[in-house]
Amino acid sequence: MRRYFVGGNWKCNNTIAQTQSLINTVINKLVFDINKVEVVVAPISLHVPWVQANIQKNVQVSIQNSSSTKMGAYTGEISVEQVKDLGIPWVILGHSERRQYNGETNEIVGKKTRIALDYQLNVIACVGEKQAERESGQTTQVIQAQLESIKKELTIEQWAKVVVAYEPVWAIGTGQTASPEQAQEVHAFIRAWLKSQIGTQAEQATRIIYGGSVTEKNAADLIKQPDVDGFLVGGAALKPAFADIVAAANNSR
Ligand SMILES: O=C(CO)COP(=O)(O)O
Repeated sequence: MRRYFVGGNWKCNNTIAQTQSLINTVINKLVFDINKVEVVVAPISLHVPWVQANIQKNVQVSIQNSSSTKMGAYTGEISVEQVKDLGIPWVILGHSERRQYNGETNEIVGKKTRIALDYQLNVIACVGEKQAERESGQTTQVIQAQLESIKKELTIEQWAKVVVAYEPVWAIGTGQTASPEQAQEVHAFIRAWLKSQIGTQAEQATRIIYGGSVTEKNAADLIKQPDVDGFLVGGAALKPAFADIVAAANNSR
């Protein structure tokens, strides 16, 4: 049985005082069974050392992006050696906001994924279609191309450290959640792709999580879908609602 995965992507939100308050009032009060649910939070990089030092032991920390290069003359970047060096176990890569505002192409996301895995980090790899792509019937093609550029860079064994996050761009921050059926349809497509392109082991073990306007109200229905293995939560991860979302996963089976 796959362990559920619930990630809180805090994006570029929170002063340090707000991060401290979120940790103290919500994250450190989360109660869940670590054999059933893996919980990861992703603050801005500047806050990560404080969060690592102050977070409860059952919650892991992620950064929101890392470089496609090793350490060197790359002003403003954070390289995977530095992430590894601080003992940060996870990195989110290919988020649609990075693709949209920072020009990250499928190829760049593939390269970043490989270098992160070469340094034994765990990767939350984000894929998802835009509204217009869905409307023109291109959802699966878009996702397939995003997955293929990651596949090109990885060995079969490296997939064991990848969580795939399906985040339809039209659902992010809009309040327009994918319905459980819409989410399941794409998750099942991704799982079938894993089986045919990577192998049965990856098909069975890879967590495929959903992101896009997940709240305490829709989490329980989404998690009932057979191929929804958890969530990547944005807005609701900054609030007490995150505890209800973790509870929805924890109570689901
Ligand atoms: O982008 C997301 C998580 O990475 C989802 O954001 P929202 O939950 O705010 O829609």
